[in-house]
Amino acid sequence: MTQYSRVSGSVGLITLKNPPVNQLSAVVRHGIVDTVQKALSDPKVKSVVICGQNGMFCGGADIKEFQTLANMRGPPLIPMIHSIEAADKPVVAAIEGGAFGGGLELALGCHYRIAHSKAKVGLPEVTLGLLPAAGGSQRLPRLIGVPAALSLITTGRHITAAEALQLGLVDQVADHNTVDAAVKFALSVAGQSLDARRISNFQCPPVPNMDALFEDVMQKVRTTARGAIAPIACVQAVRAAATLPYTQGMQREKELMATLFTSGQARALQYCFFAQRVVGRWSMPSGARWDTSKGRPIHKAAVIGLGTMGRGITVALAQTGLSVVAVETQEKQFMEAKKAVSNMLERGAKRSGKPLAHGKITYSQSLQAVADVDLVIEAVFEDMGLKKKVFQQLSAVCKPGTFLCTNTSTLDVDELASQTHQPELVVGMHFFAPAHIMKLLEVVYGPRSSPELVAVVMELGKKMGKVSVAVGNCRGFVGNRMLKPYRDQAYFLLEEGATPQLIDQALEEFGFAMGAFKVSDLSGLDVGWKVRKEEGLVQPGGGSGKSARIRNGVRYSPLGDLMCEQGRFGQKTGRGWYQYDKPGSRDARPDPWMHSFLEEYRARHGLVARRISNQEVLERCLYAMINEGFRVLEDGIAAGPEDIDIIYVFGYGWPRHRGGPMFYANMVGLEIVLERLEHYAQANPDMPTLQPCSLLRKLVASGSPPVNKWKEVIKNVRSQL
Ligand SMILES: CCCCCCC/C=C/C(=O)SCCNC(=O)CCNC(=O)[C@H](O)C(C)(C)COP(=O)(O)OP(=O)(O)OC[C@H]1O[C@@H](n2cnc3c(N)ncnc32)[C@H](O)[C@@H]1OP(=O)(O)O
Repeated sequence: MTQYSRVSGSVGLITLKNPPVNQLSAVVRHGIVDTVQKALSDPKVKSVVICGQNGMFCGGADIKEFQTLANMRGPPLIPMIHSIEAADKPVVAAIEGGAFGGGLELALGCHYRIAHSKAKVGLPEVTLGLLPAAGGSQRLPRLIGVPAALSLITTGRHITAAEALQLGLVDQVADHNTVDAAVKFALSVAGQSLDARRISNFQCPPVPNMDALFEDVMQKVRTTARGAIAPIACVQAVRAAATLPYTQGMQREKELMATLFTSGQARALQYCFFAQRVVGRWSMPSGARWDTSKGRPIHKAAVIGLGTMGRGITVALAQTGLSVVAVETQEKQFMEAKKAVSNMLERGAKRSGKPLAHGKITYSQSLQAVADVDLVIEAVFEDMGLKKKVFQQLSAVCKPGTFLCTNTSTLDVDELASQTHQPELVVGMHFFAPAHIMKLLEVVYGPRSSPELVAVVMELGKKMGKVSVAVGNCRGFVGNRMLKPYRDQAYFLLEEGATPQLIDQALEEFGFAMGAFKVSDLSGLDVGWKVRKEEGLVQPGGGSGKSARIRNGVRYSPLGDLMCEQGRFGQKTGRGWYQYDKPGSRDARPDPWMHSFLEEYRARHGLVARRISNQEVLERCLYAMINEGFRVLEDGIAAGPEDIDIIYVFGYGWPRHRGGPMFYANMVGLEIVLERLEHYAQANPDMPTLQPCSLLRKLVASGSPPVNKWKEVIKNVRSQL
């Protein structure tokens, strides 16, 4: 786990060996303590280099050890790092690949740091609900100053070696063999005084108006944290570094970490870390899997339809370095799209510092231009008739073997596949707007989709920087299917006495980026209205009598339809569930009109408004969504709860520190979720989405196992279907 050798005559070389990322598991910590001791007591050794095997310095503490305190045996990190810093021989960290979390804290305990030019460093503990509690919160501000340390520690972002050099975080950047460079460096500094190299002896560089700086940062962090506690603790820890002597600062770091370490938020965030990796190991009901299905390379792709989604997809593809054919048949949209894509690419290049990808895109107004591409993504208007026609044309125009993908958000992927000569080469690629920014990609396979194609698309998603989740085909797939009962409950609560702001506030306090009604205003009320009209659900004027609030035997709220009849489509019209200064503006303000609109509506339907509590808003909206999540699992549409949770965290603004809806249900207690659903279902017999799903009952009957054990129960339920 830790290898020791003497190199170049007088340098003790310690190599961390713990695949996959040389994480600091107990045996590694043991190894470090032993080998450092060995090097320091060997008179032939004049200096020491610490490196990691396989081109990776260290990915930090072993996160798996955090799951149970019982795993936290072995030498603790803090004294281990202190003994390195206190050593009387220079210790140099040779950073290849990356130094993250405890890995960087180990490097900060060394007297010198040399990084490879492609290496990255960071303190991402905050993303795991923690803080850099192996001295990182105290050493980093002393080394690089309070403002830069605050930025790194509160965001957890990884920085390049070049940025680290500029900040003074590393002493040298090597272009070639970093270990060789570190050994050479170690030889050159042997015997030199280390007094000025021990960071814990440093004072933080002074900051003018320090109180104002911390107040300002704390304010910003509170706003962006949306209820997460770790970023706030990170600010408090850095403040301790700036105001207290090192030992007292370390004590403060320890106290703050003690609160975070056992918190539900840390559990949720660490669950998300592993869940994100679980979903990469996809499987299909046929048994096809990520490790047995091989894709083939895509060199040239096409996008059909250059509306908002098509433009974003074009940019996302071009930014991966692919050649892209962008097709739009309507002249006006074609001209606008070319300009918009070009602007988006320029902004992206500026943001990332990478070269412009313009040259990779060719534009065409004819579908014939896609004849030689390897993969097509259709992004035309959400209309089954239109999409079917496009797929028929694509099947005729494209070379055999071309993968055909649709960016539909709800429509039946299998029905589209059946329009083509090779239905096995069709899948859904459900992007989220804006497609070049949003991280989530739902990859929707049908019963005939080939595993090769799923492998290709999952890989392509990864290249585009997306978190791709493979899901089965059903209306709305996973994300939008679960969103429907959530939204429905929000509408029903309006009818029963709530206001849009009351509901949104409850959801935002829970941690959602935006409440249901603000989201509806942003995406446009007319989108759903069009779909409902096509489905024959809309009765002009909202209908009257009992039928007005019932469709196909289940409760229906015509509120959204009535809003649309008044031209209130949301932000785009300057009026929706909220009012806006002007069309397109984003600053939502409560609209007094809504009060009389709802009063008149309730009077017309004989509804008496009652007081709705935040708790009821959360229980009805979230438990209805979670209940649908259990149905999704029961139907085999998602492979496991991790898939659902990652979809919600990355695509729907679900607060990451609550771990996703299914993890949240587990945290609340499945028996409580079941009891509340039973309660609400009894009170609302015309809302079948509140009827507890049988999988939920089964899980409760099985003793409410933790989320990572659900798959066993799900397997049994599915085999009985
Ligand atoms: C009271 C106690 C006091 C203790 C004080 C402790 C203070 C220190 C805390 C920490 O250090 S917390 C950990 C901080 N480090 C991180 O957050 C880094 C996490 N890892 C990553 O960001 C990435 O893995 C990477 C290092 C950038 C590499 O990315 P890459 O894309 O190359 O690989 P992945 O697929 O992400 O990971 C491969 C494999 O490795 C597992 N893994 C990664 N990091 C860790 C880790 N720190 N601990 C345990 N396991 C780790 C990851 O889960 C993957 O495994 P599989 O899931 O595929 O089996």
